[in-house]
Amino acid sequence: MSQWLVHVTELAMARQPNQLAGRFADTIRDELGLKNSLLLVPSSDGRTLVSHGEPHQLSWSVTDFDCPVAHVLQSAKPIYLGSDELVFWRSNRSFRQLTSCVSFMDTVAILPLPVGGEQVQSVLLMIGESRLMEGLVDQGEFAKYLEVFTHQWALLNKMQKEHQDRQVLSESLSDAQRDSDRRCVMSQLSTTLIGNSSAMQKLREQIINAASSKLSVMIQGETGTGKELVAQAVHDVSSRSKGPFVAINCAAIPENLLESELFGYSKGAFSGADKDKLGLIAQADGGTLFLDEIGDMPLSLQAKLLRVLESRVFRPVGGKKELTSDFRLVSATHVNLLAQVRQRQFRQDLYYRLLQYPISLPRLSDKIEDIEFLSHHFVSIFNQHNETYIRGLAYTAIDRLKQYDFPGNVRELKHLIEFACAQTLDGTEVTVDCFEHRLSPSHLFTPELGHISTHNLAASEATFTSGGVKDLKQTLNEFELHIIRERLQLFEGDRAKTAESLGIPKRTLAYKCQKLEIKTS
Ligand SMILES: Nc1ncnc2c1ncn2[C@@H]1O[C@H](COP(=O)(O)OP(=O)(O)OP(=O)(O)O)[C@@H](O)[C@H]1O
Repeated sequence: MSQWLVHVTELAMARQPNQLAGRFADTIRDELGLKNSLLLVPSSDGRTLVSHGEPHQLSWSVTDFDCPVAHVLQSAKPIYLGSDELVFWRSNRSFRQLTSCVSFMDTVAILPLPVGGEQVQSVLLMIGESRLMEGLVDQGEFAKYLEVFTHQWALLNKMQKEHQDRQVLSESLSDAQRDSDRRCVMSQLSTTLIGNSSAMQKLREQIINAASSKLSVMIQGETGTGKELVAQAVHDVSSRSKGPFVAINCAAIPENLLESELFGYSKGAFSGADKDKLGLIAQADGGTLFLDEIGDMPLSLQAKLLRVLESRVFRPVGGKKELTSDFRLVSATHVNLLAQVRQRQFRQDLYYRLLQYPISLPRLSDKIEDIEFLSHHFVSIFNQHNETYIRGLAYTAIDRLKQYDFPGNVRELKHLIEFACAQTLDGTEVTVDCFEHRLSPSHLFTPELGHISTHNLAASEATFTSGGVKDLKQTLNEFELHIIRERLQLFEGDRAKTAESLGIPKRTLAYKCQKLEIKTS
């Protein structure tokens, strides 16, 4: 009998309810020499009794009174069934199968646990020779063993429940923390990416999702829609924000220089390469590489870029050693890249590699409700930069802006507001008169004629002659800047058409845009 003491110690060592139940049922079977011993425990919803200690789990509904265990559970009284009494319990299939081993010398004992308690926690089912069952419950050591088990069972279940509660609590706390972090990033983004339209809200969500992934991000949108701003935002809200943000406009760099700009070069790689130079890919290590106007990347470089993206390994021009760089690629294009893929001007494999997380930016005319926010935002930036106090825009001015379709998108609006603020007396509001003429068609170039409209030419001449030309180079630059801006506006930012209409190669136009700091409009 001292053996029960050993078994009690074993029970005390169990740390999980399942482990405890298995050990308990096995001990009873082995110690008493029974044919079978099962512990039946109510399921978490309390609707079924489920077995422990049986290879094939059995379960009975707690209201299935075709089975004696339901009676024991309800009455909290033990039932002892001899082989002759089992014939009355044959309708329940699994109980019939479980007791099929019972011979005329055996008894099936079904005890509620705790024995003598009113609240049944579990049910013990034993099958064995009748002589082994007789008076078993009254044996002090066995009864004590059952009592210790029931206490331990209650204790471990309570501990497991508390552990689960703590886990749920900590999960909901970290969910709440995540939500609050996300709200915080959203509000941070709404101070740089202005607009409350549903398109802008969706955009901010996409930026956060893209930033928290490791995917390459492709930003598509017309000129002036904010592609560069979005690229910067993806970097700023990502875990790489402390790393570098390295940007390059592929259209603005002559084709032969782009490779060495991106990949760097080794000393002696070509004439003039008098020392090693780190390329932008290497500089972006730990941060973000932004390739603007990716559609202008030559095909030969596209293959090399794909290799870097796949393997993170690259070789500087003329270099012997391969280098590695861990960067996230964000690319942007204002052209339909898929059309370029179809025309075999852009590699399909690279296209899909870049498009892992696509973000499309809407035209300003597709989010008219943002025009007011943006206009006020640009007025306050103007005030900050110029230490003025322009008091916002008159309602009529905002209405007029909402009627215009802004081919140059947000950038055009920004320039228009800057221009209007410069026409506005400090302390007063921007009115329609300040910018109306810049919205009218006569302000634009006439494509058929290919020259500046007379109205505009007059305005330009007035500008250049009124103060007298003091610096020819600067004046010519200003004139060039004026012509390119106007032409880009006419062709709604399409650089290919603009370049063609001005009779210059697209790459020259891109170079001039870069030099004159024209972002188009
Ligand atoms: N939602 C916005 N909130 C505030 N400013 C914006 C927003 N969208 C664009 N801008 C501003 O508009 C101007 C143009 O933006 P950006 O340079 O990012 O456009 P882009 O699409 O990259 O243009 P491009 O294709 O011509 O290079 C910038 O001054 C930018 O700050």
